[in-house]
Amino acid sequence: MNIARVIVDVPSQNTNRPFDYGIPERFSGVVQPGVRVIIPFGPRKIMGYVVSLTDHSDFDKVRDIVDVLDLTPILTKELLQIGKWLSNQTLSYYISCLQVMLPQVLKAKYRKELWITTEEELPEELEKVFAGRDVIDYEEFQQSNLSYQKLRTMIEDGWIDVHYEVKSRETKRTTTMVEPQKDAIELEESLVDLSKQANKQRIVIQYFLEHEQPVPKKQLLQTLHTTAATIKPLIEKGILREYKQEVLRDPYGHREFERTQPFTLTEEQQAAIEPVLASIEDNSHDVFLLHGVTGSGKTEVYLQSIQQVIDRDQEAIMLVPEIALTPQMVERFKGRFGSKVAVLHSALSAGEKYDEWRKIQRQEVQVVVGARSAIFAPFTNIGIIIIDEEHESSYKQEDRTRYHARDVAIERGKIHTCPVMLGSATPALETYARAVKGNYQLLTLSKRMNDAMMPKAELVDMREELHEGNRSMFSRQLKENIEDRIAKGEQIVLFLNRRGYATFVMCRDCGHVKECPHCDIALTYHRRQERLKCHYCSHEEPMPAQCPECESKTIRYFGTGTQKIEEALQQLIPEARVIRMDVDTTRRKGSHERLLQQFGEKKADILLGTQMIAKGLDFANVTLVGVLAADSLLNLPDFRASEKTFQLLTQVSGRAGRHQLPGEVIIQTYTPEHYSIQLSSQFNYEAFFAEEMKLRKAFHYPPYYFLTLFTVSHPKQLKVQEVTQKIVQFMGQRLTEGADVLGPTPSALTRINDRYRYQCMVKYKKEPEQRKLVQRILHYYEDEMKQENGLQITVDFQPYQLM
Ligand SMILES: Nc1ncnc2c1ncn2[C@@H]1O[C@H](COP(=O)(O)OP(=O)(O)OP(=O)(O)O)[C@@H](O)[C@H]1O
Ligand SMILES: [Zn+2]
Ligand SMILES: [Zn+2]
Repeated sequence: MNIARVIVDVPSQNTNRPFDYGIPERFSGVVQPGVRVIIPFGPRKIMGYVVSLTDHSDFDKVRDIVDVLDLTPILTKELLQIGKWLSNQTLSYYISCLQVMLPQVLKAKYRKELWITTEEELPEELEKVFAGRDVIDYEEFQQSNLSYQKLRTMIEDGWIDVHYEVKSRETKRTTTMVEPQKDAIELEESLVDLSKQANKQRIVIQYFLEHEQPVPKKQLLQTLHTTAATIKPLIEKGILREYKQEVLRDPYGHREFERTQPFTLTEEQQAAIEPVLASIEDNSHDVFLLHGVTGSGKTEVYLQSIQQVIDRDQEAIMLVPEIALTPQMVERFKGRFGSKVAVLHSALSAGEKYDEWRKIQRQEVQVVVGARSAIFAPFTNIGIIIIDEEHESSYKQEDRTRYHARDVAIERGKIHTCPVMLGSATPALETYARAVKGNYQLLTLSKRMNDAMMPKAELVDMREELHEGNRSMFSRQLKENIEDRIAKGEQIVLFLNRRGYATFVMCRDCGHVKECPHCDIALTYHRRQERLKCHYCSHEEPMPAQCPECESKTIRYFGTGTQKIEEALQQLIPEARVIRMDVDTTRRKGSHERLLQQFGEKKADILLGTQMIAKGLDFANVTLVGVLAADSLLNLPDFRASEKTFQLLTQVSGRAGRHQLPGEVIIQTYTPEHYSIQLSSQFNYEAFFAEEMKLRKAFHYPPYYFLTLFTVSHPKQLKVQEVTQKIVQFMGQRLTEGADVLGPTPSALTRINDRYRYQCMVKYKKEPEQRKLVQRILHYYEDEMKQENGLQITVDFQPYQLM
């Protein structure tokens, strides 16, 4: 095995395969699959990932590896395999797929250090390099002639540790530990030797007679009510010793989590969890869909499934949407599993993320709770993968490697032969369709916990409000109800859907929204040209001066924000104490947490917010949920608009009346007759599913059809049009008759950063040749795509962002 096959850090079509490199004697044993190496590539030296070893190369001349960056693999064999699979799935470069699985710190050029973590004497040659220091730069080691093999053994034996210098040295926290240097008998002896005055020292030694484990110095001093001066002579006499230990940055370290005990499951929960537990026991790969109404106790089913996995000494990945990764959520997992849990989400600093990742890699934890990228947690013995709120589109990565975490979960589940559980009150249509077909096993929780009823939901027709002379954002009914709850000391969640504003056109009188005649999708308003356009086909029309339905002149595009609403609210109900939660008020670290805590402590009557407050919140005192404009999402230029609206309304409504107090929901809308609004107010997922499936079938959308979205961009509009046109032609001529190839169409965001964007959408059922065709297109334009600020073609085989 003297040849390493290396994926080089040059993202391009020509380099998208392993290259062979010789392994110099010095690195043998250290170079293994999953480590990064420095290799010569053309005239340069670059980084690469070793993916396999072999003892034979087809090339006569093979250059040698210059250096090794990792002494232990940072990617497991399984993740290397996943990277390969991902690259095939998404047609991204293999190198990008490997990079996407790693924390930022390992991708950028951070300085690396070697830390001595032992008090033992180092072997002579190593001692020479360290020369009495505890920490050296990795470079110093590289420049020495020491064997990598030796260093690796030292690392594996826990004598030396590799650290990434993330920022300044101060970011790394160390703590001084104290432990006895002698066994119990010797400690007893030293007690006798102590002078009579040394009372304090006596207490310290007695302490260690009872506790032989190392203890943080600070804690020791506090416990014994003494000072460092007491300890010092004991160290000098060689009775105790102290040493520094790095404390991994623990973002939740300052918090105490109250330990929770498992609940006795309800009958429904029991029935749902049984097949999952069986699958864990049998080590079999099944995909479950846990469809449970809001407040039905899905989380408890997750927790107890994970417990089973922990008891079997296996590991669990728990994905939650970024936005739902609230302190409340973290608390539930930390509360049950304590320090066995690592948490990964985007609010952590690069260093914190790396530390959490390292806990996983070193197998110091058995559970990871995290957002999308936690699906790549480097566990080696996974017993279950759970995705909560599986319908969330944030599970889909939208740049570079366009993967969906759900697909990765299922692929890893296959490899580890373990169950995957998808959970939601409102599963994605694709997922539910698979469950109905029997591809996934459907588990249902139809009832709320503690016999709590689903809240009573009412629709308020805002057109009528307008006709009755109420021009404010709040219907009279909502206002009365808010006042009523405040009087009773109960709490209110007010939800404003901010996404989707200012793009669609609606009549304030009759609620009519201009839609594309060919696509059943709202037209997008283009302000400069005063025109309405469809982003799927090429249809466009002028902005109407009056409503085509009722001839009212109040037809216009929509726009508002949380701040405006807060002001309006203060005028309307001056006594209301409001907490506003949106991007602006939660920008500072920890503010999200703080605001929710304040609300939980009843320091406000109303929590007003955007998407951020729709999910996962479980406050017993919330009895009223108000949705300010239910329609805003409905009119996005997206075939999933109805589905998203249904999901969001269901989620938000689900925040009310989750415990003893009954809940009520008021949904303000301009289109109360829309099936998605009607059915969400009835909490009827099945009926919504049936209705929406009919439309998807009629208009050739998923899950009946697959989509491929090409997005082409370039500074020159003509160029973009021309290339997109060519793609449309190329695909149209080669795909089967069953495929619809649509375009070229300007993207909803037609110009970003002075680049024009056009798209081509393919709808198809089965096109085995498609990937090859796409590869040919990408290959054909490769040179043009390499140029700076040149042509860009992205292909998404599972598009969620259609703009
Ligand atoms: N078996 C049980 N016995 C008693 N209480 C339970 C049980 N299971 C869950 N609960 C409690 O019921 C409440 C609702 O459960 P949970 O928040 O898990 O619901 P959910 O289905 O995840 O809801 P959502 O989808 O709205 O987030 C929680 O406060 C939870 O602690
Ligand atoms: Zn009208
Ligand atoms: Zn159209």
